[in-house]
Amino acid sequence: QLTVVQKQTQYNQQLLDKLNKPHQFWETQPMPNINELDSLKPGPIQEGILADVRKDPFNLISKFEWCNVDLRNDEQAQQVYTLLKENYVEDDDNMFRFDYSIDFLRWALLPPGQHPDWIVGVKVNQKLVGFITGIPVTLHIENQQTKVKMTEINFLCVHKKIRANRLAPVLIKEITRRVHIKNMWQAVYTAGIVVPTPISQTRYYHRSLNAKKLIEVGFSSLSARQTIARQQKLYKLPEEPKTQGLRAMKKKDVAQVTKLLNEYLKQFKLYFKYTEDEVKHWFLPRKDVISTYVVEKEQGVVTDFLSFYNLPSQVIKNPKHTHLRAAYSYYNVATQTPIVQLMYDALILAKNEGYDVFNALDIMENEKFLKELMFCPGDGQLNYYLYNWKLESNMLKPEEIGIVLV
Ligand SMILES: CNCCCN(C)c1ncc(F)c(N2CC(C(=O)NCc3cnc4ccccn34)C2)n1
Repeated sequence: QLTVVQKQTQYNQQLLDKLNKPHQFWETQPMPNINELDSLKPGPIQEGILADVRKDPFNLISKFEWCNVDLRNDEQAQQVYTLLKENYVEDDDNMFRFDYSIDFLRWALLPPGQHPDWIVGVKVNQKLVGFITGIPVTLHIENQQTKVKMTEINFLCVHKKIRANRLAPVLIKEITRRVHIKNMWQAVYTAGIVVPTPISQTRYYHRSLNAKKLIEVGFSSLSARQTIARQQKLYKLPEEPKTQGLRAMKKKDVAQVTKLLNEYLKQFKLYFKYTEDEVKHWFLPRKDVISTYVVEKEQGVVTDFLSFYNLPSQVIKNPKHTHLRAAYSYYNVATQTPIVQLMYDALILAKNEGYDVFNALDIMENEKFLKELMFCPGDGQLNYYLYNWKLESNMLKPEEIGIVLV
């Protein structure tokens, strides 16, 4: 347990670090900085040389140890769950913190082709205090021809009690080494904060499903002329979806959903190409993790689908509620059904599954339904990053982004 004085000293040190070298770590990384944006040519910023990659893990301060976390093991998965539940991303006012479930983490981090040494933990006396993950992806960048095998980085987390030990940069360097050693030299990741140098800055939008609860937990607030009853009436939804043939996705839909999705994503400047195995993994419904609904017209033809994932937030101090139930828009492909109608049905389905709010970024075609379906812009910005890659265009517009990171 740190004493008050130690905590104060640690905090002062953190402030000093930020003041005199704000991006000390990121300036050392192959990311375009402001004045290189016009001189660097598109493509890899640094050529990777396999022979130069360190074969042994980066050094850790004494008593800290590296470990590969096996999420299939219940005890290890429980340790990851608890570390994130208590120490992962919070909103700026520290009112909410993500509460990713174990089933969700297994979905997000055990896709086909996963590498066991890309689920990286740091332990002190057998207790998990640091975490960072990678999954293998093939990212299509800015046109059909350019596709790059790389890693999607996520879940960087350091226990609150040991921050300012500069552990985060070591976690990043170690997972980078473990990616390099497999002869991969790029990464894609997102963050709510801005560090050098975003390739796109997207924004969260929220659609109220349970107005009363959102006000009670402090997610929404009432202006002078608004009342809870008025808000409930404003956001009221029909009991049942409108679209004929809308039903939960099943295994037999995998082939059609794969074709629909791969065709649809080609219009964007950043997108993944999915095998049927990957569609099985990412889209077949999993209770309290991922919901996918298809529109089946006559003769079993699937023409559209919608999907959203379950990411609850712990409400940190509230007398009445412990959690905010949030559904996040995942991938939605509308080829026959108007996208506004398809997403209106998504709201109805999410409401019926018990969600309080439906979140969506302003990426892909989402702008087409956000206003009409009464989404409100949130305070959360999500920045997209590409590691060791210079784009042709310095920045991408949100509607050019075709990837969702959970
Ligand atoms: C790859 N990983 C990115 C996903 C992590 N995601 C979901 C995320 N990253 C940064 C954000 F800004 C954010 N926001 C959702 C919006 C929102 O709901 N804001 C209020 C709120 C409720 N609960 C929380 C928990 C943490 C932060 C804000 N929270 C803002 N979401």
